[in-house]
Amino acid sequence: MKLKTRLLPFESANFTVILDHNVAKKLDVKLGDRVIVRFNGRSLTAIVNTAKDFPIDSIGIYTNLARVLGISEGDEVEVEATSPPLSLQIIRKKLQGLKLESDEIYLLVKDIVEGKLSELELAAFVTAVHFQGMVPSEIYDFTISMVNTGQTLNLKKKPILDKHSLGGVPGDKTSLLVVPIIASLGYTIPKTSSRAITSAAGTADRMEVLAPVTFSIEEIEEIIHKTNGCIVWGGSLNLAPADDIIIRVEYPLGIDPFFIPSILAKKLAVGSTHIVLDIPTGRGTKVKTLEEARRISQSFHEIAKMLNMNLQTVATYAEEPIGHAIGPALEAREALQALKTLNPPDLVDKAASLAGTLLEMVGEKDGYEMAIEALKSGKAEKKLREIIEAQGGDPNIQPEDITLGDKTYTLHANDSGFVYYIDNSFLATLGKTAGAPIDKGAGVYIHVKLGEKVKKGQPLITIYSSSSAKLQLVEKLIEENTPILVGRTAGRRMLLEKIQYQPTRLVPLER
Ligand SMILES: O=P(O)(O)OC[C@H]1O[C@H](OP(=O)(O)O)[C@H](O)[C@@H]1O
Ligand SMILES: Nc1ccnc(=O)[nH]1
Repeated sequence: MKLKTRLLPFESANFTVILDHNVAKKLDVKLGDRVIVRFNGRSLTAIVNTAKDFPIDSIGIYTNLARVLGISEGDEVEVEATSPPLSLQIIRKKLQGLKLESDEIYLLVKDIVEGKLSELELAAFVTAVHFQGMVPSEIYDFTISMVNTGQTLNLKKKPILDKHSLGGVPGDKTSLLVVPIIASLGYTIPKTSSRAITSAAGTADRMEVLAPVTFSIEEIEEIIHKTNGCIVWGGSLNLAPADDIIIRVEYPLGIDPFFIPSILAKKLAVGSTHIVLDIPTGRGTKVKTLEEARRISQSFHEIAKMLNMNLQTVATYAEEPIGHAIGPALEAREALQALKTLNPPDLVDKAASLAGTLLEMVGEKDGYEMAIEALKSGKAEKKLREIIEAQGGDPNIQPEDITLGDKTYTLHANDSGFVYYIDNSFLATLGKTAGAPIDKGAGVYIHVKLGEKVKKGQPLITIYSSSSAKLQLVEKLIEENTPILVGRTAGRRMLLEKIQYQPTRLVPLER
């Protein structure tokens, strides 16, 4: 059937079209079925949404579909019903707890990249993997398939250093320091990051406060040629493009069962030769204990060995947020301050430890001291400014130029004493409820760290948002729950809380 296109200003993870009820009936498709859309010798499978009283000579086209097929308003397209993709059967197989074969995984990843699966179907798959897990061969096949369904970066200058975190600890802006430290010492570091998965900001969200993060492969090569490094969004690059589509489904669910393929595929796609992999370990994060961190490290190594990758995993302290700032703008500001002042100390120590580990992997001695020297001398700050400029941002940006949410709420200490508990996961929830990471200025500033002495009435945390309604939701959450506990004595406090039974209360998702 031939239909005229109406461009609709919406994006979706898959390709979506809108048809009038009667047109859908004529095509013999229902809500959620698939159609093939053909235009100018190219075609795509799209998922049908139906509407009442939509013009019967037209088809509503979402922006991402229009972009890929090069469709403009009023173009004529050919539309025809098609059957569900084979990969749906593969999802069913995983739901039954069965192991997937290489060719099945490739087909599934290809269908994900080609937008053939709806978010609902993808969510079922992500949830199945969350509960069923994957065996090493599946993780390996997933990683390879994610790379082979995208483009790759072929940098000539070796070695290629890289750093990646499993994520999960709030406020982890470490990459914004590690990349310039390494690049300032003459090494190549093509850092691609994802956006937030479980937290209030991912590195791509943080960097976007300072400069654009969306580039083509050719543009990335140019940025790296100029500066030795980059900090860009993996999802924009068509490097392992399945990754970002999966992350969009994982984000609202607050789960991350694909972390190994997600991370290793990105590293493989840029040709990294030496990788330091950070496993933040602590309460309220993805990895709660050192034992768990060691187990995850084993799995990473098993896959890295199959891929011939040189990997060093490190477990890092994550019992509380890194630094004080949580949320894209607050974190970008804190990273700039840290490059200038070497404060806060935990952030600087973490960045120097990771950069130092990488430097020693390529044969340098005293990597930690080298990294600290790159910070002290101002070389690392200068390098970040070069990278910001090469990515199209303002190289002279100062911490105080960064705009934060104009609505704030501060929680004060009810009592004097010592901070003995900080709830990582609840702080991430507060940041997200305030609007982060989409609202770049939204987030949480924690005024105190574990073990610090506080006086009654002293501010504990300040929440930023650009929305009063969101801030009210935050206040409500804080009425029901405490993100920071203060006790009268220094050191150990055994009683954390007398927990009230609340029959109607929903238990937050385990992350
Ligand atoms: O905390 P959540 O949102 O789960 O994890 C996602 C974050 O972890 C990784 O950090 P990096 O790129 O090594 O800095 C990802 O790229 C992303 O920025
Ligand atoms: N699943 C992931 C966790 C952390 N970083 C990523 O890029 N992906």
